[in-house]
Order: sequence, then C-alpha cells, then structure tokens
Amino acid sequence: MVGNAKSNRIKAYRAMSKLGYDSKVVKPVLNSLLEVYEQNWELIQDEDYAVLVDAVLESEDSKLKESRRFHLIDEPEGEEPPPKKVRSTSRTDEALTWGGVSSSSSDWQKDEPLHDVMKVTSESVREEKLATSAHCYVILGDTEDEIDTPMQRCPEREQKGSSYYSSSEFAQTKKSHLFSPEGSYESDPLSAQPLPDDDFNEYNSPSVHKLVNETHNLKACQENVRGLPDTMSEPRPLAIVHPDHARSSIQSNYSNAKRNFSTSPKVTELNTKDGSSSTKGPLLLGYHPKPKYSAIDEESSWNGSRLDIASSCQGEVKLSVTFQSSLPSNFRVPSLDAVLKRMEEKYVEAYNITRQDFSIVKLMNEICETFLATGIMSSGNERVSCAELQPDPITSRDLGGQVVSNHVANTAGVYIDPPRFRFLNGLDFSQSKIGLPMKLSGSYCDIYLEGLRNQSSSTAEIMVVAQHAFPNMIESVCLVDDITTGEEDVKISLINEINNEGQPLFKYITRNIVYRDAHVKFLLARISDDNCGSHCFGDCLMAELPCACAGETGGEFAYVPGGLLKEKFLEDTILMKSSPQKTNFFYCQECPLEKPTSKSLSGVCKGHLIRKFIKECWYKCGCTMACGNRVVQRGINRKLQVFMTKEKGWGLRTLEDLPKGAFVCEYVGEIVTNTEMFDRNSRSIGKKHTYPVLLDADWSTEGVLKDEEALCLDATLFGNVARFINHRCYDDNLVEIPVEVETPDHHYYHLAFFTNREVHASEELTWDYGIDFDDHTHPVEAFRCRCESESCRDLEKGNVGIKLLTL
Ligand SMILES: C[S@@+](CC[C@H](N)C(=O)[O-])C[C@H]1O[C@@H](n2cnc3c(N)ncnc32)[C@H](O)[C@@H]1O
Repeated sequence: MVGNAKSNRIKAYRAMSKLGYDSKVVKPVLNSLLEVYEQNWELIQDEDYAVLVDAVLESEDSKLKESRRFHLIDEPEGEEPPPKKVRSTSRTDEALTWGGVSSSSSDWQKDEPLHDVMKVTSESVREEKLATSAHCYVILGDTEDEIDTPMQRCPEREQKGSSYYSSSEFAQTKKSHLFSPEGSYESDPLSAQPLPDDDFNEYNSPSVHKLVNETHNLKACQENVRGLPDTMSEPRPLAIVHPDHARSSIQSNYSNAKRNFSTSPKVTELNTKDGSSSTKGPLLLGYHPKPKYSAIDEESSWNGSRLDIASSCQGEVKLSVTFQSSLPSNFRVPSLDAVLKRMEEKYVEAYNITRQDFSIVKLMNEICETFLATGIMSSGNERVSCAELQPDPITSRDLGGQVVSNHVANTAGVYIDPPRFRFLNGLDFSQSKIGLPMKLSGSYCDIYLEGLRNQSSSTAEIMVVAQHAFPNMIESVCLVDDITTGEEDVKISLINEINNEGQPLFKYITRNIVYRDAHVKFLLARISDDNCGSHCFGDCLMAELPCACAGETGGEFAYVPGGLLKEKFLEDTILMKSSPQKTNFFYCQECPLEKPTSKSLSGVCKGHLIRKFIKECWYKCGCTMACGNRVVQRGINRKLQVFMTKEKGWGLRTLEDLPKGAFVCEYVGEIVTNTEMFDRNSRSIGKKHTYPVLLDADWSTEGVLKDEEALCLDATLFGNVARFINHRCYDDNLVEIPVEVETPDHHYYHLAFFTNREVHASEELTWDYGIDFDDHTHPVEAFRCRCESESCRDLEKGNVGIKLLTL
C-alpha cells in the first residue's frame, strides 16, 4: 500500500474526500501527522486512514469549539442561536448535541424528552463533518433516572412502553440500525440483516466508530460527572461534559476501580518492571497508540509496551496492556466491545475464517484457560523461573517460619496489580516491602502465594496459584477482612494459613470498659491545673514552654513531633525493664497478688517493676486532639494483621515497617479487680490462652491498696488487637509503657505498646510478659514458651506454671 509520497498524498485526499473532507482541510492535518509519524505512511494509511480521520476530526473540533462553543452545529453562520427553552427541570437543549450526532434546531426546540432528540440518520452520518462538534458536550438528564445511560430510540421497545436502547444494546445493533441508509431505527434489531458491504464500509468508518465508542466512554464516566462544577450561564443543564472531562472522569473511574478491584474486576494496571513511568491503558484491553498494533495479535512485548497475563487465586486470569509511550492527543479510550469487534474483523479477514467459527472473546478465554492449565501441568522449563521473577531480598528472609524461595519453583509468576489482591488473603500489597509467604492447604497440592512490593521500583510480584485449590484455600486463609469491624481507623485483617482454627470469639472494643466494682473514677474536679495545661493551645509540642502534662516526664514531653517516643525516654524505659536489679522493683507490704486465698501463695510480695509513666494531654487541657502530646488516645494508625502462628496460637504482626519508638496499640480489655481476675482464672482452668495484664506499675506509691484499686485488664471476652500479642523472652520488639490520660490516680492507667527497635513489615510483634517461668505458685494456666528466642527463659518447656502476666 505504501507508495511514493506524492501518490500517497493523493490517495489520502481521495479517501478523505469520500468522507466529505476537503483537501484544504486535510492538508495541514496530514502534514503535522507526517511529521509526528516521521513520514511513516503505513501508520497513516492503516485502518482506512483512521489516524488521519481522527486528527481531522480533532482539528475541526477545536476550531468549532472556539468559534461556536455552545451553538448548535447546524446553526447558520452569523445567526443568533435559537432561543433556548428554560425548563424548570433545568434540562437544556444542549442535550441535542449528545452522542456525536447532530440534530436540527427545530428538533431541539420541541419539548421532547432528551432521548427523543437523538435522531441518527444516514444523512447525519454522511454529514459527519458537521457532527464532529457534537461530541464536544454531553448533556445528561435532569432526574436521577435520566442521568443513567443515555438511551437510543428503539421502536420495538416503544411497544412495550420503553422506547430506548441502552448504549450497549445500541452498540450491538449499530451496524444494522445506526448505519442504516434509511436512517432512524425502523428495523427490528433482532431480525436485522447486515448491510451490503458497500454500505457498511461507508458508515463503518473509523470516525463513526469513534463516535460510537465515545458513547460507551461517556456512559462510563456518567457516575463521575454529577459532581462537576457547572460553570455555564443559565439556562443550564444538570451537567455538561467536555470530552476532556469525560476522559478525566474515566480516568478517575479507573483510579476508583483500582482502589476497589473487587467491584471493577475488568480494570487491571500493571506496573513496569523497571519502575519507569508508563501511560497505562485504563481498560483491560486498550489500543496501542499506533493502530497497527493490537493486544492479541502481537507477541507479549512490542515496542516497549507489554501484554501481561495475570491470574488471581480465585482462578481469574486477566490480560492487560501497558503502554510505554504517551498516547496521541486524539486518543479516546475505546469501549472494549468496539476493540473486540474490530479484532474479530481483522482475524476473520486475515485467516479467512467465518464469523461463526471465531470469536475474540472465545480466543481470550482460551488464552486464560491455557495460562492456568500450563501453570498447573507444565514441566519446569515452561514455567517462569525464580531468576526471572527477581524476588525482593525480603523473600530470602524466613518469615513466620516459612522460607519463600522454596516455593517459587512450584509456581508461575506474573506481575500483577497489587490492589487486586488487597483484600484477598488479608494482605495489603499497597505497602512497601511486604513479603508474606502463605502455605495454602488446598486439597490438590500445596500452593504458595507470595506478595511483595518493591519500594524502589513500585512493582509487585505474586505467585500464581492453581485455580482448583481456591475454594478450600480462601476458607483457611482469609478469615476476616477487619476484625475491628470498623471500630479502629485502620482495618486489621485476620488470617490463618496454618490450620483450620476459625475466628476467635471476643468482642472488639477500642477503649477499656469497667467491670463492676473496679474503682475507676474520672472526676474532672480531681484534675487540677497542676495536672493539666488548661491554658495550652493547639499543639503543646510546639509551644515554647512545655505544658503541665510534661511534668510527669521530668518537664519534657515523652514524644517528638510526629508521634515517636523520644530516644532518651525509650532507652530509659527499656533499661529499667531489662536490668534485673532489685532497685527496679518495689515490694508491697501487703501484695494484692498474694492476698487471694490459695494454698500455693506465700503471702510475700515478689516485687513489681517500677515504671516510667507518660502523661498525655486530655480533656481539661486547652490543646486540640491534634496536639503532639496525644498519641495513645488517638488510637491505632499502623497496618497490623492478626495471624496464626505455628505454635503459639494467634499472633499479631505489622504489615508496614515501623520505626523505633512508634506507638502500635494499647492493651484494651475489661478493667477488673485483681480478686475478680483470680476468680475468673480459677473458672477457666484448662483454657488454652489467657489474656490478663496487671496494672501494677504504681502500686509502690499507693501504700496498701484496697481490693477495688488493685486492677487488671482482662481481654478474654472484650479486647482489641493487643490481646493477640505473644510473649517473647528478652528480645521482644515492643515495650509496654503506662500512660496516664484521664486520671492522675495511677492505680488505673492505659498500657501502650511502642516499638523498642525498628520493626520490619511482616515481623511478628511480641513483648516480654515478664513471666517468671520458675515460679510454680500461681494458679494461672501454664504455657510452654515457644518464643524461639535464644535467651528463652522457659528452660523446662512445659513444666511451669505462670503467674499473671506481670509487668
Ligand atoms: C495474650 S494471649 C496471646 C494470643 C494467643 N496466642 C491467642 O491465640 O489468642 C497469651 C497466650 O498466648 C499463648 N502464648 C503467648 N506467647 C507464647 C509463647 N511465647 N509461647 C507459647 N505460647 C504463647 C499462651 O497460651 C498465652 O496464654
């Protein structure tokens, strides 16, 4: 087809003149196209000069936009536009311009419903040149219903009371109706015969396709246009959308869909392996900017763009195209239907097959099925190798006891959009550096899933899992999307990849609750000015002088701006806990722990660790909730996950890297008296896990404590994520710190966990319960310590009784 430049030019003018374009109009556009395409005539001639037609349309479009912005396209030059009809419903006659097809001014003056004015005739299609301005604006209906998909008139439906096609039906019938030489929609859409080829070719021009495709695109963006600011002077329609807006609406639809893949499974974005920026096709299948290329008939990588196939553990397989180069300005996202149809036509023609034998959808399905089948049945060399997957260094770490690299050989690997897996398996792939190996015990074979995101390259890698293993798998893996049931600001998932134990039964609460006679009174009258900064303002950390609350921590706040603990404060706290010096303990005259009648109790206080308190600003302080001295009371803001450990029951891990001194969570439960706790413990002997924590950090200053003042927290029935934090001897990664918020009476306080070192994403969070594994005197159920710490104190492993989880 490519000849010399002159003959090519003549051919182009001829082709365009058939569509009604004068060579004077075509010439400048053609010149710039040749420049852009570096004189590559093949690209311009491809698909019946599709690029050229689009570019001419675009150029006409902008000319018309400038000169006659809101006028009807067939309004004679120089004439005033016909009077606009103001309707109480605020719909206006710009509605006529919807859909890329013109209508006469007399049409729109009639008080017809919006849809009726959309008349498509062969004449209007022939006068496509005029119609080009029509796709500049979209008018949506004036009621909620009408805002729905713009409809096309359908005589068959008229009989049933509804006379319009939805735009997808419209697209399906476009060949027999939209492009009917008789115009309008007279024929029965079901019995309609294809037009003779000549007719079809004439009306099936790329530009007409473009208009039809835009119909689809606009449908896709309607949800988003409702909120667009209406800048027009009255009378104004509900919404007017320029194609550029439509495009951005589609893009924002796309972003929304990315955030919520489960509701928009068609949308897949694949990141480039090297992290280079790429223009991503927002639909599952998209155009290559150069129409020569298409997603199916090329190998998996062309010209820097890429066709990817991805599979989820639900057995879904998706094809996706990533564009490397920027799209030309005249690019409009085509409808998937239109792309598939065009592909079908190409195939039918290229391989001399009949339409009945071939369907592109079938072909795609077959690719997907083969992809899964190959992944399951193929031999080693047909699979993606470990090296090709370039696993992040994190994969070589032993996470949760399972080494990921062992698994890779059994699986195929693809690059996949992390958000699609976001809620599957409870993993959050949007976080950087997550490596969570999971052994998914399907009935057919052991399947492993690994998701990780490399911070520097923004890529995500995921192992593909076999389809048939899915039903079992999901049950045993992702139990709960958010165990907080929305109570916390962040979701906290719960996942079990080890056994079949189900969701633990307890009521999630975010604040301690008082049980019966436990003495916890927050009397504002008891909080004097000495205890609070009633005159502080805004953020106390920013004030020149620290407020009264800092008095508790030696006149300096315990936090630095941003919420981390001050290094010095943290180090002191860690030191006090770790050094076993007797001076760090105080001994009660009458220890509440020794009081409850039990033969095994000696009556002698075994000592309570002395603690440093943090005092946070609170109700009587003048500062705001955003004050830097309010960290614990603002609640959890880290990405955490409850997971099944190999030997310790449920545990808690972080899904993000945590810096040293970061607040993780508070230990929340029922505030019960020490006596009540003993009662509960004696009733629950034999229970696998226990959840009590003593609030004994300040028993030293209280003299002899009354029963109702010796308090514990019990998270057995009511609690938060902290109830899942397991014990680790000495080299734990959390330190628990008493925090005064509401009351200066330190027999009640909050117990908050902070990281005592940097903690990596996926690490289990642990704290040293302070258990004396040699103490056999307490009637609390024993557990064998499985902390795997080199300094594990439980030397007997199993023969110990423990006392309450003392601090
Ligand atoms: C506060 S709960 C922690 C969550 C608990 N693993 C669960 O499944 O709910 C404390 C209980 O966890 C278990 N546990 C905690 N740390 C452990 C360890 N290092 N070794 C063995 N079991 C542990 C014990 O059964 C203990 O009574």
